[in-house]
Amino acid sequence: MSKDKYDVIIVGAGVSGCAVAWKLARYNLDILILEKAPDVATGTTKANTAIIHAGYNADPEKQKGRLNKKGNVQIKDIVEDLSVPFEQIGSLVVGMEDDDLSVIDELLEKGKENGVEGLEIVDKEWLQKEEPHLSDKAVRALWAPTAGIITPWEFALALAENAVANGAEIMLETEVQDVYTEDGKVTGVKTNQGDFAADYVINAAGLYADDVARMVGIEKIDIHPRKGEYYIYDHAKDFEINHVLFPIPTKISKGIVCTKTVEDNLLIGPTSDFVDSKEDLATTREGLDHVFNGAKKMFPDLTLKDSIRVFAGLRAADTTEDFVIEAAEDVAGFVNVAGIQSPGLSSAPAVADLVAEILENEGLTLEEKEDIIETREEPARFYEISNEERAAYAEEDKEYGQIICRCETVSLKEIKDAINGPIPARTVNAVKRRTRAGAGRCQGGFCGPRVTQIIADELGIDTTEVRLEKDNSKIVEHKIKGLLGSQGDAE
Ligand SMILES: O=C(CO)COP(=O)(O)O
Repeated sequence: MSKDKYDVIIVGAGVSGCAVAWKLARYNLDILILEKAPDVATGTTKANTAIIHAGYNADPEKQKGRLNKKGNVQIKDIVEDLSVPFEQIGSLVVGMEDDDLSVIDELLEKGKENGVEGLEIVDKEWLQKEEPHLSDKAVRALWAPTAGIITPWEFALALAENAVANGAEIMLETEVQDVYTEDGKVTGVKTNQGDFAADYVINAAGLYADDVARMVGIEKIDIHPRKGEYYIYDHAKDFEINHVLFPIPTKISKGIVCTKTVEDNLLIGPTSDFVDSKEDLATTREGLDHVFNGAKKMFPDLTLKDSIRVFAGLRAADTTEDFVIEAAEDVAGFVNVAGIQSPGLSSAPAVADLVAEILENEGLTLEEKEDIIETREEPARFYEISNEERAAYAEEDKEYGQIICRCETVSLKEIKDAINGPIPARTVNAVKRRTRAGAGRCQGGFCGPRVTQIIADELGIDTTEVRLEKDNSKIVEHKIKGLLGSQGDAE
């Protein structure tokens, strides 16, 4: 049941919007999050390098520089409270024999100015010991022990779930079509699900933040999507990387990164190419070759043998190449959280703090709730526990004993819980993000039809209505007898 009026409406449930909701839900406020996709984290948040950066890359005078280090520090407590997979494995910016090694010293200085702790220049011997597969042309590196890896969509989901636990409302598949103003002040939004009144509107619409800003007449935000292509490897591989490894950065990119993920996959990428369309998520032969060649420079023995998927993400880059987090000058109650590209994931809690500060300056009263829920119950994660632990779960509920995704060992119960969770999974990819069903070597070749059927059964819809992700991404066109199990009658 929606309210007559909200204090704050947040447009967009990527990691920035979810972090703002998480922060604001700690106060006595009526909050509504509006997301046009069927799930949280389906834009830039779901397809990036999944890194919590230390904070030495951006200039101290940029918002990016100021917020990254702060977010990095905050995230360590948040992942504990909200049970988000995170590992502080540290990062290296690696200089090769032919590189301009002075860049490493510049990054060290910038890092110090940004207040990053533990930075150190390491030599070839250190590198060979820590990263045995690394090229012997690697001579010097900047070591940042505070960098880490995270599951980005689970981070966003956990923030949103905690916001909901603390009273925020979220509406998915709800697209903001206009922002209403009266006498130079925000009064609410028009959506495909009706109108909602609010005193404050936060524009965290990612790639579409310029379109939303334009709804109140702001022209200065200009989002140019910049594509990043990636390879991801199976966790069953014979090639281990221990840290996040960056090459010497270029002017607009940190370059081709090689890292492991929290789930122990290997991830290489991204490219950095401006594209025209905000929906262009196609990978290209050229881009993928660039990724692999870049990674090979770092790790000459790397092959594509265990790669299981390629994908692309789009950075929501503003032409200023900085975050644009500010109250609108001419429209009271409208706050932009735009231009959030890397290190947006790392900065998310600091972005949320800044937004709270801006709202307070704009006249919103922030009064802390007395009974804030700080934690999130840890979901069962069969992929990371022992067989003994799995057996104990199955004792408790036999649906834990029914394994649906064999590559990642995901049980029927975990999938049903995801579909019936606090922010319910409605699509095959939403189930994958919450459980890892389909994220393994076969990429859903075996479990995909079963997951589709489970979603249909739980939601009481036909399998032909189940979608992969958003829009009209239906999976099953027609049913033929028996295709998807018991309900697959010919039609
Ligand atoms: O690795 C990245 C972010 O985590 C990519 O960074 P860039 O956007 O600088 O290429």
